[in-house]
Amino acid sequence: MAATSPVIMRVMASSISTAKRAGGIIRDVLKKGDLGIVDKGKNDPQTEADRSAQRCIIASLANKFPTVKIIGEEGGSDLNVCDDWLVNELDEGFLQQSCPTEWKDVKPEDFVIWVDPLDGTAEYTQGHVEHVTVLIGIAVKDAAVGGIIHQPFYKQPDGEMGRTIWGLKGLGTGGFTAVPAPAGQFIITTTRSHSNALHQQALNAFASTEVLKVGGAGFKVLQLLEGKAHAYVFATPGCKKWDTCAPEAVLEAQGGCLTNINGEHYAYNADVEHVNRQGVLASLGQNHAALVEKIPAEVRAAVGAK
Ligand SMILES: Nc1ncnc2c1ncn2[C@@H]1O[C@H](COP(=O)(O)O)[C@@H](OP(=O)(O)O)[C@H]1O
Ligand SMILES: [Mg+2]
Ligand SMILES: [Mg+2]
Ligand SMILES: [Mg+2]
Repeated sequence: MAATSPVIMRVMASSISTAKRAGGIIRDVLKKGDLGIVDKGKNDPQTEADRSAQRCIIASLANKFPTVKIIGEEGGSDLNVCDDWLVNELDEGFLQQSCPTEWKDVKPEDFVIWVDPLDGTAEYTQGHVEHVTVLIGIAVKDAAVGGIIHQPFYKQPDGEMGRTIWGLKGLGTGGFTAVPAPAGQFIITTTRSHSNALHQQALNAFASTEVLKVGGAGFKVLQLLEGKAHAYVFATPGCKKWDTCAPEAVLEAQGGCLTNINGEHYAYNADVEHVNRQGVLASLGQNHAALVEKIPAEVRAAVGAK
């Protein structure tokens, strides 16, 4: 089965297994207690968990798919990893499903895999571990098509740690139960560590009943998927293609929408600028275009400026 499955199905199945292994590494680093924090910039920490999880993910995927372009948040990594970090398994449950016709013949050179080995690093260092996710996004040419969002610190009912959510456009989603957000309210989920005056002005333009401030693009999109919030608003540059590729694919495979604050999709080919200059607006079960209209033109002009 595995050897004959289309490349996209094998990339997804391998990414599911690899994200779980990376989640284990992230838990282990925290357990050992020495986070090895390095500041990459203002409010932009990197830890030993980010570095090690990225090495595990990129080494494993590059070993299995040597001709696929892989871009990771933490830059060029040493891919000479121990066998324990080299994941060979493909998630069998995922491979049982049939590949959507539109992706059957995609060639390895048409893919870009965007890796955020640890999304929500600031929150990880501050003990808000439930906000942490591992993100592996699969783009075909410009479009975010497939995604894995793994939560290393999610406690399953049987006590097992971690859960893995996936989405593939044309196939659907798995690993969670979709819940509609409550009617009669408008709950926004947004950053807790990268706000500024312009972003606040955009938030104020929505008649929200509640604003949830949480870490990570992955966790905020999970809040949309599980009905905890109606919209994810981030009206400032700062997050990058590896933050949004997987969340966009999963959200849109569920019928939602993730765009910049002008309502346009980002492109995810290998040559794009990494920063999402025009912010992020994501929603599920809403009139997305109407949400775009709510953001003041002044904010849109400022955020759109190069
Ligand atoms: N001003 C900024 N500078 C650096 N990174 C930023 C940023 N704004 C957002 N990000 C990145 O976007 C992701 C989501 O941010 P937030 O939690 O604030 O919504 C985080 O990813 P990482 O934790 O993977 O670095 C965060 O670092
Ligand atoms: Mg980071
Ligand atoms: Mg991130
Ligand atoms: Mg990260």
